[in-house]
Amino acid sequence: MAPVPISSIKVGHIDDVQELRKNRPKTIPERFVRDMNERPTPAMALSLPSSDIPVIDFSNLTKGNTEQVQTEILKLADACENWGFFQVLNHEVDLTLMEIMEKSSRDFFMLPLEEKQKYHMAPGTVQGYGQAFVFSEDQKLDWCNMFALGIEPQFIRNPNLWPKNPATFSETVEVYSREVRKLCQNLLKYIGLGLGLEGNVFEKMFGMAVQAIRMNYYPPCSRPDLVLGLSPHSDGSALTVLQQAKGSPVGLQILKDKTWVPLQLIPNALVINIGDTIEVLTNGKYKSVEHRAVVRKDKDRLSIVTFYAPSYEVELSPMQEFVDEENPCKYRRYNHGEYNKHYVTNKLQGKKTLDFAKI
Ligand SMILES: COC(=O)C(/C=C/C1=C(C)CCCC1(C)C)=C/O[C@H]1C=C(C)C(=O)O1
Ligand SMILES: O=C(O)CCC(=O)C(=O)O
Ligand SMILES: [Fe+2]
Repeated sequence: MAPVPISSIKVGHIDDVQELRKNRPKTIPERFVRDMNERPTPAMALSLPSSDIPVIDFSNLTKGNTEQVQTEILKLADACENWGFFQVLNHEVDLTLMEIMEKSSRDFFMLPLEEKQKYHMAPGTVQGYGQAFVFSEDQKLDWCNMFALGIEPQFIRNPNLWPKNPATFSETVEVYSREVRKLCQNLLKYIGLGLGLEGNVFEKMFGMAVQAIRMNYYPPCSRPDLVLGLSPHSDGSALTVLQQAKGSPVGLQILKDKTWVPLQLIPNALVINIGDTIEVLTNGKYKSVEHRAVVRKDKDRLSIVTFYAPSYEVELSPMQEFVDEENPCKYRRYNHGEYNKHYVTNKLQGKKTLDFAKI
């Protein structure tokens, strides 16, 4: 489908969710109220213990003896194949830096609306402050305020969207993003080894990898049973790294065996998920997993999400190692820049975006 020209996008009025909340409305504006089939199931009934979600100890990969490295690579491969989501402990992203990143993000969201609107996300774009992925007046809105920035390569940056206030915000984003980038590179190396490939296969293929960051702030909601914090989607990246701010309630849910499962996160861990790119490259051996966020009546929630993907010039198709008579090729060859365009010009709708690549 050809992208809709930005000038013709009519998104209607998009309420700022924090401002809405300030007035404590008794009823939720219709644009946020989901159809019955989309509404969240009461989370309590579905809670899984955190032990059910794979946990990777990154220090076993980087500092372990041969046996520890092998065992952890097998655990990682199993997590990628059977969950598509896992948590990483001892990930080498500095814990104090993570806290500073959380504080800076929270400080940003707590600024007056007119200050945040200096970095307004234009309709049909994904960088800046606002709601991304809204393309029509009748589209339901998420109970979330977002702030997103392109990080690498430099040409995807829009310098006008990098906040001067809070003063240290932009520098914190830079330092944090460098550390998370290293983690993505390392994880991809071990994911490659777990697939029986050379450790540098993804790094070589991706070129100057694209990296973006998005902060999602979910204010409390008087009717969490009617709304969604973030619509169901898979990520178009290769890997996504999610940091949930300390003290945030459970909110992220993954679709596992057709059931929405809430993720109980370990403090200081980072959550990693497989994106559409890895699904295509492995011909579906590792799948991107549909996920969404729900909100709470009594508590706000903040997440900081990094998307790591191949350079826009890269042509992608399933690697020949994953294609044979039993596993025929499921995805066509396409350019990642084209996929990126397709991804950001369509609303979040489960795994529908990946139809772009399906044969
Ligand atoms: C839900 O997913 C996203 O919001 C998202 C957006 C990423 C981006 C920015 C926030 C700004 C710079 C551009 C970019 C599109 C990378 C997901 O990113 C994925 C989607 C694709 C495609 C990708 O490469 O990363
Ligand atoms: O906030 C969350 O837990 C989910 C965020 C997410 O999936 C995203 O930003 O792509
Ligand atoms: Fe996501």
